[in-house]
Amino acid sequence: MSRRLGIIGAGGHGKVVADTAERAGWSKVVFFDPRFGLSEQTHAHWPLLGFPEDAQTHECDGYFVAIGNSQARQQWCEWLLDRRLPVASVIDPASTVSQYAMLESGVLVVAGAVINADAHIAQGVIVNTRAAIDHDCTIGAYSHVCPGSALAGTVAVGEHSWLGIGCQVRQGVSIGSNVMVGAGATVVSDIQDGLTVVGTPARPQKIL
Ligand SMILES: CC(=O)SCCNC(=O)CCNC(=O)[C@H](O)C(C)(C)COP(=O)(O)OP(=O)(O)OC[C@H]1O[C@@H](n2cnc3c(N)ncnc32)[C@H](O)[C@@H]1OP(=O)(O)O
Repeated sequence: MSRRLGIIGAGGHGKVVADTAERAGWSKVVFFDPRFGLSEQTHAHWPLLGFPEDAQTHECDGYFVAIGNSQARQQWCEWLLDRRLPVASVIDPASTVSQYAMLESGVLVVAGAVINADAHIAQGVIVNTRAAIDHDCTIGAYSHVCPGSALAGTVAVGEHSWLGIGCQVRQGVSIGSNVMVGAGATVVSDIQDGLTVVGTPARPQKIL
């Protein structure tokens, strides 16, 4: 059966989503992008059909927002949902997602990622390449768990947070909303909303 996925956001992240979607069984992928017509913005492998607003006139079986900026990701997800267009999750068959984990719509799970039992992944979250989210973790809407990050059991992450590439988080820790965890950081205690933390153990980044 032919299944067509419409992706909003034709940047580098969009390529990863398209490639993952094809492995996950979507037979056709098309793109929409705010830069349509303004530049040479195009992908070698997939057609770019128009602006994001055009998505509703090009019928697709599912839609996905592939924009790294979490505010823009939320804005376009809500735009799709307001129009009752189906927002899909895209899960690489080479990832491992527990049958006891709960994933909301618009979630991306990239190859090599592992999501264990009773984890809850909210809308629009990115679980990137080889990220590991262990049992009972909760990841708030539009957060991004970057490649190679490892979250031990029962870690809570708020909305719109960014867990940088290769970071590690101790079990039971709570990370707030709009937090940036720097690349390679080791988080061993709770982090308040809005902070940027770096290093091992992770500490707030000095403001110069
Ligand atoms: C598929 C993908 O590509 S997914 C994307 C994955 N990318 C990431 O995860 C990137 C995460 N981002 C980072 O780690 C960033 O460096 C941030 C957000 C922590 C800081 O960014 P900026 O505010 O631009 O910091 P900037 O680069 O100016 O560095 C400021 C200082 O912090 C230090 N610093 C920056 N990042 C880190 C880090 N991750 N760990 C330790 N120190 C750091 C710098 O060395 C510098 O120190 P100095 O003042 O003594 O020279």
